[in-house]
Amino acid sequence: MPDVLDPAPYDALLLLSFGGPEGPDDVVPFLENVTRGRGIPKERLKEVGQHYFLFGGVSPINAQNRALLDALREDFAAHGLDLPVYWGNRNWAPYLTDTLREMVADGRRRILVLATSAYASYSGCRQYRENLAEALATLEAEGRELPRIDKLRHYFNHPGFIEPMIEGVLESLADLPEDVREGAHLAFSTHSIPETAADTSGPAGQHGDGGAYVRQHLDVARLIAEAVRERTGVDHPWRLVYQSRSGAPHIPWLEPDICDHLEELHGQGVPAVVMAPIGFVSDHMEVLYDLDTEAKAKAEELGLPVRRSATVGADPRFAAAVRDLVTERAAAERGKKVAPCALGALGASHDVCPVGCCPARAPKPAAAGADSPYA
Ligand SMILES: CC1=C(CCC(=O)O)c2cc3nc(cc4[nH]c(cc5[nH]c(cc1n2)c(C)c5CCC(=O)O)c(CCC(=O)O)c4C)C(CCC(=O)O)=C3C
Ligand SMILES: [Fe+2]
Repeated sequence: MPDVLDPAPYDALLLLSFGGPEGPDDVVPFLENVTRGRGIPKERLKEVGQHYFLFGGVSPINAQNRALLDALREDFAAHGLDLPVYWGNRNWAPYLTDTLREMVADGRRRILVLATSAYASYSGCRQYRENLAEALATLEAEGRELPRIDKLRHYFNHPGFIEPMIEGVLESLADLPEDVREGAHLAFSTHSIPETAADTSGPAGQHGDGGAYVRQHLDVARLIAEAVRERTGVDHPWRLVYQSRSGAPHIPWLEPDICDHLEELHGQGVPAVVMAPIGFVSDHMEVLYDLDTEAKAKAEELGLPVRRSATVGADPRFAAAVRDLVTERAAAERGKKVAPCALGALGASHDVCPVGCCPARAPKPAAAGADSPYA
């Protein structure tokens, strides 16, 4: 008999994700949803559309989320955690508002949210909270009773998120030709964001110098690099680099770009590189296009052997980590003392985003935080 885990006061988990097109006809409307009011140049949109068309207009993200849903339900059932799991997206079906309406119709009153972004930032946290507030406003206008919504803390430093990535890097190193393996560099890659967005990421006390966004990624990179050194006996040099820049060229975004970094390493005589996409929870289009297509083409042109390590995806250790995060938060809500599980130098992230966390350029209401206009 598995131990029975107590999800109370929560009565449902909502997997909240980005969403992506499922065929060629979806690509343009999807991009319109993503970029509404974001001021992204037309040229960039055309270019990103081509990335999707190259893959038949299908983003990998929905299949990844379906696999994660299965993994979560399987893990919860195997461990006696009786908590239904729902799925809603910001930019494509199943849309968040529709899922939330369904949850309310099913009688769910206390909802816990798992966002498919592990780190603090406007794009990875607050924007999802704004989407939750918009969905609640819609349900309110429809005269429905509103559920209370909380969001799980950032899980970038949870061992169930880190360990599969360590294993992925070890596998990529092992896959490199033996004569270049020992000298290989590790390039930990994440989504570039505007420097101002990075500097204001996380709670106000963490602003400046790249903010919580850069600090959290550096901690993950260091944790993985140290584990790789312990397990291989080789100290592979590493750096945090960026990819998938958009927006106007005169606005500074986090650098260096992965392709420039590969060029620089090649110029220094580095014999091989493992690209580790630590900023992405699963194989998003940014991983399949910006790394597996574009960066690999650059490496090929340079004659530089590269490998791209696995993302966490639906790894059972990640599903177990989510179970741990849910029961930890539920216990805390019940007023129990809990020791949150986290690796690295930063400690466990806050449960509730404080006022001033990851501010938007144009302030909008955001749910599931200290400044939420909802209960
Ligand atoms: C930090 C971050 C994450 C990680 C956190 C998280 O996972 O949420 C993320 C995820 C994702 N971003 C995605 C797609 C896009 N992001 C765009 C635009 C932007 N992203 C930004 C940041 C991030 N984005 C930013 C600062 C912009 C500029 C415009 C703005 O300020 O809003 C655009 C517009 C075109 C372009 O400019 O590239 C697209 C199509 C997909 C789906 C991929 C798939 O289909 O597999 C996913 C998971
Ligand atoms: Fe994005």
